[in-house]
Amino acid sequence: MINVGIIGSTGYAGQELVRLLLGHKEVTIQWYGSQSYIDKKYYEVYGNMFQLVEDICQSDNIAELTNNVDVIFTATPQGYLAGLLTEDILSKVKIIDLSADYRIKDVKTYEEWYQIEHKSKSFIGEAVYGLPEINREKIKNARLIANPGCYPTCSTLSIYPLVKEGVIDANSIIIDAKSGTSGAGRGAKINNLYCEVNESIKAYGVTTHRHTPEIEEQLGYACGSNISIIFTPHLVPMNRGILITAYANMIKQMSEDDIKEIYDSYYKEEYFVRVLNSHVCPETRWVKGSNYVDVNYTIDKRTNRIIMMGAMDNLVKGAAGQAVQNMNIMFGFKESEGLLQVPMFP
Ligand SMILES: NC(=O)C1=CN([C@@H]2O[C@H](COP(=O)(O)OP(=O)(O)OC[C@H]3O[C@@H](n4cnc5c(N)ncnc54)[C@H](OP(=O)(O)O)[C@@H]3O)[C@@H](O)[C@H]2O)C=CC1
Ligand SMILES: CC(=O)N[C@@H](CCC(=O)OP(=O)(O)O)C(=O)O
Repeated sequence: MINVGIIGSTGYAGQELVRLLLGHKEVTIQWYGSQSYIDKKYYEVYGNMFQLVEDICQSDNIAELTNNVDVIFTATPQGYLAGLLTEDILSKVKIIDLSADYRIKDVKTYEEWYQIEHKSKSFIGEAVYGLPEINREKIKNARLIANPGCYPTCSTLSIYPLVKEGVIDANSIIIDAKSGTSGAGRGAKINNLYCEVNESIKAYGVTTHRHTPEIEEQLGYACGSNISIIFTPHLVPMNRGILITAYANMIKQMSEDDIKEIYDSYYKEEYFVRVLNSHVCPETRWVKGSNYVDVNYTIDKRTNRIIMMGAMDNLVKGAAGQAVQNMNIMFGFKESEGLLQVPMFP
C-alpha cells in the first residue's frame, strides 16, 4: 500500500482523483488538500462522498505532506507547483502535477503562452510528460510527472501515429476541439454560468489557446521537427467530454486499410485506446466516466486529406485517470488498477 496526498482535492480534477483512488486497491488517501474549505469534512464539499470519506480538508502544508506520503498529486492552478517545488521535496516524494507547469520544455514558449514567469525552471528538464502510450519507459523511473492537458491528450493520441509514420504533413494539421464545461474547473466565472453555456456553443482562445504549443511539441517529437498547427477549442453545453476532429494533408498515398494497420500497430496493446471499427465516429457519450480514448479516421479522397477523430472524458483520461495510470506505472502496480470503470450511459 502507498499513501497519497492530493493538493487541490476540492477542484473538479481533484475530486475525480478522489473518486478513482477510493476504488484503488493499493492506495490510501492521507491528505485532502484545499484552500477554501480547510477543516470542513470532504463530503460537505462533495455530497457524493457522504459516508465514503470522513476526512477533513487540510491546508497545503507541503513540508508535512512530503514526510507522510509516497506520492503527491497537485490538481492546482497553473504556477502553483512551480512556485514551491524544491530538490528537498522531490528527494522525498514523487509528484504528479495535473497543471501545465512542467509540460512544455522551452521555458520561453511556456512564459509566452501562459503569461506567467516560471518559478522553478531547473526542474523542467527532469519532468516526464506523462502520456503512458508514448512515454511509458520514462514514466517508470520519474520523480516528477507533467500530466498532459486534456485537449493535448485527445489530440496527440488521435494524430500521433500518422505523424510518426510520415503519412500526413504535420504543418497542415487543423484541430477542431470541443469540451464540456467541467474542463474550466469549479471556480465561479460568469462565462461558465448555466445561462451563458446552456443551448449555445462557441469557439474560444482562437489562435491563442495555451494547449497549442503543448500539442505542437508532442507532435513535433513524432516528426522530428518544429511544427505549427491550428488548434481551435469550443465550449459545449455538457458536463464532461472532449471531442476532437483533426484535418491534415496526406503526403503518403495509403488506403484506409493501410491506415488501420498503422493505428492497430500503435494501439492494439494499449488497453485505454480503442481504435473503432471502420467509419464509426467517436462520441463523448461512449467514453464518459472511463479512462478510454476512442479514435478513428476517414480519408477524404476528393481533397487528399485525412480526418482524424478522438473522444474521451476530460476529467478521466484527460486528467485524473491519466494521473492514476501514471502513478500505477511509477509504483509498479497493474497499469489499469483503479481504472476499469465501464463508460456510463446515458
Ligand atoms: N478540469 C479539467 O478537465 C482538467 C484540469 N486540469 C488541470 O488540473 C488543475 C485543476 O483544475 P480543476 O480541478 O479544473 O480546477 P478547479 O478550479 O476546479 O480546482 C482548483 C483546485 O485548486 C485549489 N486551489 C486554488 N488556488 C489555490 C492556491 N493558490 N493554492 C492551493 N490550492 C489552490 C482549489 O482549492 P479550493 O477548492 O479549496 O478553493 C481547488 O481544489 C489545473 O491545473 C487544470 O489545468 C487538467 C486536465 C483537465
Ligand atoms: C473548457 C475549458 O475551459 N477547458 C480548459 C482546458 C482544461 C484544463 O484545465 O487545462 P489543462 O488540461 O491544461 O490542465 C481551457 O480551455 O483552458
